[in-house]
Amino acid sequence: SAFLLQSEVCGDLIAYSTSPGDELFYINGNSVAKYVFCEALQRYHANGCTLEGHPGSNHCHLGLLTGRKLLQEDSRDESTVHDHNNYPRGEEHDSETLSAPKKVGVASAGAILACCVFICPCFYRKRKDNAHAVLAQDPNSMDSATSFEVNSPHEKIQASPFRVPPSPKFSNSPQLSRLGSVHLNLSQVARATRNFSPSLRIGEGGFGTVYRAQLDGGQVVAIKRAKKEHFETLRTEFSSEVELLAKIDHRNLVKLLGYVDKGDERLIITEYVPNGTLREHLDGQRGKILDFNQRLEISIDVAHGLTYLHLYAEKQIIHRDVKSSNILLTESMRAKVADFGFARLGPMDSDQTHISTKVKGTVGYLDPEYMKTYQLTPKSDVYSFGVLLIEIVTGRRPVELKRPVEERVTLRWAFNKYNEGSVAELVDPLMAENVDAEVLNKMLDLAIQCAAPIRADRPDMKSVGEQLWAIRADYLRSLRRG
Ligand SMILES: Nc1ncnc2c1ncn2[C@@H]1O[C@H](COP(=O)(O)OP(=O)(O)OP(=O)(O)O)[C@@H](O)[C@H]1O
Repeated sequence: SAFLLQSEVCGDLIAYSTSPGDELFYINGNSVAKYVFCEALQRYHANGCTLEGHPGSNHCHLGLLTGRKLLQEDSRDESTVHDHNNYPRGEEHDSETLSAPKKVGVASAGAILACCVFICPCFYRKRKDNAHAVLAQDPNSMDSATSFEVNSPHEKIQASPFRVPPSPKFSNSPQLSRLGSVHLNLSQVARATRNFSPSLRIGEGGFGTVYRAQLDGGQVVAIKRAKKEHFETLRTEFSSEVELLAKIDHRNLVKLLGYVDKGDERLIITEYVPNGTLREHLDGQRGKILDFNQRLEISIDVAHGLTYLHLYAEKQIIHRDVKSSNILLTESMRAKVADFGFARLGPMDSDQTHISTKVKGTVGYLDPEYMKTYQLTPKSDVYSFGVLLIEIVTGRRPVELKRPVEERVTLRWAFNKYNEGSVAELVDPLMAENVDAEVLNKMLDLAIQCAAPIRADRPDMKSVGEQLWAIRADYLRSLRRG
């Protein structure tokens, strides 16, 4: 099973992942030798940060308690992370400021690997190097501390499963009841989904199950139905998604059409995007393999969607869960960013550079600086986008533990190949196409800039879109040259 443990007791971030016979160790996102990791554990323990039962103990033979329990925090709680964001939803406080658990968050999933993340006082130091210096000196710094692929909905890092959920104001919010252009009651939903027929089920995520539904007028929509067992925990996600989706309208963002909040049903109705997810296409599950031009266009579409969220939406929105399974494709292979379950409004005041909030997102795509500082900015989406770009070029997931050790963290592998000047070896082998080396270099260069460890070194999304546009023009020119 996979592990994720978090604590704000201390300073730095330590993580490891294991699969049978394979181990990867990290401190603050840097891949480190096992003995360095074990020393960190020892010092962590010596400094009074309790490590009862955390699985790393077994690896280092520290003689600590065994068993997969939660990392215990002594006196502090999650409310020590302050949220400076004046979230404008009145009584709908951000739950992330409210919870006060004794134990801290755990997400477990998947059978292949185990990953734990926690924070250590003795290793706290501010990284002053700029990203490129860091990259040049230590390519391992490209690793994200929790870059581990797991296949369950729980791969998402929840703020804390123990957080106190806010009380959503769906039913009595006049603003919300006017949302969207599709208004359905439960019996209309039941008819449209044939009583949530399994034959209309198109997917399953952390939030719930997604159905394809045909409305009385013939319009086809997607209906997300919250899982009842996760209902309380996921109410925030649900309200966040509805609130934010309602504000946006862009061809590269999945459109909210309506919602239903009745009894114990929470449903979100969105436009139906018929051609599956980008990940499915990269995996070859959807027939024809994407050619390079399609991959470039998809990248540009995603960049445009994110630019809209960051710059042009009524209020700045940070998506926080940019990944290939959240990119939906149309029949003409244009991309739309979906799943705003973790989205947050950006800083409200112009003098604020970030909001402080607990880490959410999906392992493998998470901005290491956000993980370390809890400071969220649009640049966290840029980091995830960098990981996504590498994924689009290589076809590989952010972490592939079944590969040889030097290839497991796709970003690091790509970075090394890029440095060696062997970019051609990075190209997805399923894509039988000789892409111009210069074009590939530019694409990789951009991806690596986006995934710089320090956010100040990442470009903003608008510039990313412009650069991709220029790369596409180069690519088309290279085709004409033959
Ligand atoms: N608007 C939509 N149109 C068509 N298919 C959709 C739509 N929304 C979701 N899906 C399908 O349903 C699946 C589940 O979507 P959902 O957003 O709930 O989860 P996810 O993003 O895959 O996982 P998680 O929410 O845990 O990140 C998607 O992978 C996709 O195949």
